[in-house]
Amino acid sequence: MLEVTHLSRYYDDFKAVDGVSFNIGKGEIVGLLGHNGAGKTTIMKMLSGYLEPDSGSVTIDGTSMADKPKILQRQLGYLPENLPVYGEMTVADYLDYAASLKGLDGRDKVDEIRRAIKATELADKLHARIHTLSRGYKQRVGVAQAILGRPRLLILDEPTNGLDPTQTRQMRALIKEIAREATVILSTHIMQEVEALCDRVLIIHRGQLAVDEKLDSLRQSNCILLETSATDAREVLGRLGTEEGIETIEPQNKPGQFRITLHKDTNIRSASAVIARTLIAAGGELYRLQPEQRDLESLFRQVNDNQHRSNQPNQPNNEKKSEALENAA
Ligand SMILES: Nc1ncnc2c1ncn2[C@@H]1O[C@H](COP(=O)(O)OP(=O)(O)OP(=O)(O)O)[C@@H](O)[C@H]1O
Repeated sequence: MLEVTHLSRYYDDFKAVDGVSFNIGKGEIVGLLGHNGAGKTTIMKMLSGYLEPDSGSVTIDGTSMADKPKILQRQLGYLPENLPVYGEMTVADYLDYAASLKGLDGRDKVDEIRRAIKATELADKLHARIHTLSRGYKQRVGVAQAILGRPRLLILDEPTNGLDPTQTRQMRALIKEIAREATVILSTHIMQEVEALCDRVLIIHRGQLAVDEKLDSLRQSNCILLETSATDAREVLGRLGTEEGIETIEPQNKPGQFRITLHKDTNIRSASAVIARTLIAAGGELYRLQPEQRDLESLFRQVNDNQHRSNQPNQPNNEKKSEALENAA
């Protein structure tokens, strides 16, 4: 449904988004995760047609944003990071205005406004001026305008930004509800947000796409971490042959530490037993042999550790950057 190809954007000579490509299928909830300044908002603005890319394309159901921005913008819902809501307007007037911008009128407009008010539980605040609302209610007004017209694609930039824990819980429940009918892409720098809401995560790192992974497969690791006195473990285990399911054995930071990647169909317990037997038979001692813990937090940390390393002196920056991305992927 959403196809993003080699998207790049500069601010003056600073490349804020650098060759980002991904596809999102109908009905998915995808989280765009990254530190402050990673490029998430810039990507969201380009997805919603409010900022033109310097290169690359955004296509929704086969229609290009560059060719038909007005038509596509009417079909999508967008909650910008700082919603430019008009403080002096009442909630009702603002939603009426937002519905007109989406091309709604007559009975459809009334029905849609009613639906959005119900979904966001704004009925009590209809006649309140927007500047008098709490942060959470303002955010609800933003979501209400985004879902007017039943968009097929919802783009939510930091939807729980500034909300207290109760409001955050309510907003997440609302997003889940909305996602029954629409494809959702949301940006956040909060990992729990992605874990609570999303099917898939895209990690943005310095404007580049570092990770694109389904949360289900993220939780299923096929790697083993090994620590042994046998510093030649790579050679010893390398003799086992492919039938044991070992694909790669990569040395880690310290001598005797290795990361072993297994074939995806290999049973991790049987492979661990074979590895232990083989190393002990070769005279090595085992200090650690455990499945790698793979969760969003460790993956995100890995991306950042690599970023930190790539900032150290004495290595060409580009070389380190691509290494960071490879390791993180
Ligand atoms: N209008 C602008 N002019 C110049 N630089 C900009 C502009 N907007 C964003 N940037 C820079 O581009 C980079 C990416 O910004 P962006 O807002 O897309 O990041 P982000 O991941 O959304 O960050 P945050 O989580 O803090 O909102 C940052 O370094 C930012 O300072």
